[in-house]
Order: sequence, then C-alpha cells, then structure tokens
Amino acid sequence: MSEFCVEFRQVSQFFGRQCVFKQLDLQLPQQQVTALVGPSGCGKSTLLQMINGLIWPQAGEVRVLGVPLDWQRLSEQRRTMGYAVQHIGLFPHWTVRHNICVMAILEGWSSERQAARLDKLLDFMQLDAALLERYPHQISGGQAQRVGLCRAMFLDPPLLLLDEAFSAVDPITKVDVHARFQAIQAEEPRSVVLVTHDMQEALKLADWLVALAPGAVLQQGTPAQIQAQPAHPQVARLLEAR
Ligand SMILES: Nc1ncnc2c1ncn2[C@@H]1O[C@H](COP(=O)(O)OP(=O)(O)OP(=O)(O)O)[C@@H](O)[C@H]1O
Repeated sequence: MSEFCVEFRQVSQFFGRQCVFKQLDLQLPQQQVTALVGPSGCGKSTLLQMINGLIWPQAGEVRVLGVPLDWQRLSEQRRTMGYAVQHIGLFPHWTVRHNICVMAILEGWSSERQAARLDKLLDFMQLDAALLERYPHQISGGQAQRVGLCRAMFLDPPLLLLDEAFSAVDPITKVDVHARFQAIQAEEPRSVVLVTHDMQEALKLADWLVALAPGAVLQQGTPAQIQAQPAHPQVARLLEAR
C-alpha cells in the first residue's frame, strides 16, 4: 500500500485563462486527517474535486490510494471515497434513510447489513432514527449535514473527502459533531482530506495541515510544527485568523 492516500504529480489546472495550479506536487499521508487551509479562491475545493475526478486536470497525474485516477475505472475508484460537501444537498424526493443507504443498495447489501451500519452511524452522529422516514426538507440544516456525513461514510470508504462538511451546524453542535467525528475516526481509522475555513477546526481535527496560497503550497506539517514555526507570513496570518 502506498504511504500516501493522495498524490498530485505535476498537476496543472486552468479554468479558461486562469491558472489555479501549475505543476503542483503534493502528497497527503495515509490514515491521517489532512486539513487543507488557505484564503478563499486558493484552490482547496478544486484539489478535492480533482481527487474524486469531478475535475480532470489538464496536465499531470492524480493518484488515489496508490493508483492513478483512470476515466475507465472512475466509478469503481469513487467507491473507495466518501464525499461530503456543504452545498451538495440530499436527493429531495428520497427519504433520509434512502439518501443514506443509496450506495449500499446499489452495492447489493442485505437489509440486515444496511440496518446494522445505519444504527452505528446514527449513534455516532447522534441522529434520531425517527428522522429516517422524513424527507430532506423536513430536517434542519445541521441534521442534513450529519446525514450527508453518514452517507459519505456508509460504505466505510478508506478515503473520506470533506468540503466544509461541518460548517452548517451551530457552535455547540459543532463541538459535538467534531467529537463524534474523532470517535468514529478512532474506531474506523481512514484517510481524510478536510477543506475548511475554520482554522480552529483544522488545528483540532487534523494530524497534518497543508497551508495554501493561490496556486502554491506554502507549508505543510503537523499542526504543532506549523504553529511553532510558520514558514511564511501568510501562514502566520492564517493562524491568527482564529
Ligand atoms: N468551474 C469553475 N470554472 C471557472 N473557475 C473556477 C471553477 N471552479 C473554481 N474556479 C476558480 O478557481 C479558483 C479556485 O477555486 P476553489 O473553489 O478551488 O477555491 P477555494 O480555495 O475552495 O475557495 P473557497 O474557500 O472560497 O471555497 C477560484 O478563483 C475560482 O473562481
């Protein structure tokens, strides 16, 4: 197994004439929570979307779990990645249960296996089973976000991609959801790539921090290393923005 969950090798990404990344090399560690932090527009979500093949770079290679992303095998490779995004909603015409279990249904899981996984995740995310038969418009934003996390983790993927996935909850619920995320990470360790604007959240949850500026990696290391020795004034500014 590769020591990296994700590798960007000489990756270039343009939107029209705008260059977001030029010949980027970046490696993210296995079995750790990596937080990508940086100012708005620096390319954090673009990196996440390149990992799951939503954006295909114009040059270079993206390797996931040691294997280059491959158009022909993308749907198979995506099954190894859970993806939870703040603004990607749940399917409105499906119940919460169906939204959470959809991938398991497609994979042919038995109803007993689905029920056992559902119980575990609802417990971890402190979601009441009574919500399962509701539709997404009948639950709160914070509940919907936790439902999205359950969906992303349902198949127990080795890689979890989280784009601002904790941002729609109030500060008290956030503390609780963080604790629950840490508990599930302790029980089912997996590689996680977390995009967040919340530096407190990054420092609390991440084992590895990648500080970005537009088109560039400014510094990476453990939160303790980066806090002790910010390598760039922009990194120091990011740390101050807590
Ligand atoms: N589909 C797209 N078409 C054109 N430009 C895009 C597209 N997606 C992103 N961009 C541009 O690429 C740059 C990086 O965007 P990205 O969303 O990755 O940044 P970000 O760091 O995640 O920002 P934020 O923190 O505000 O979410 C921005 O300048 C953005 O406007």
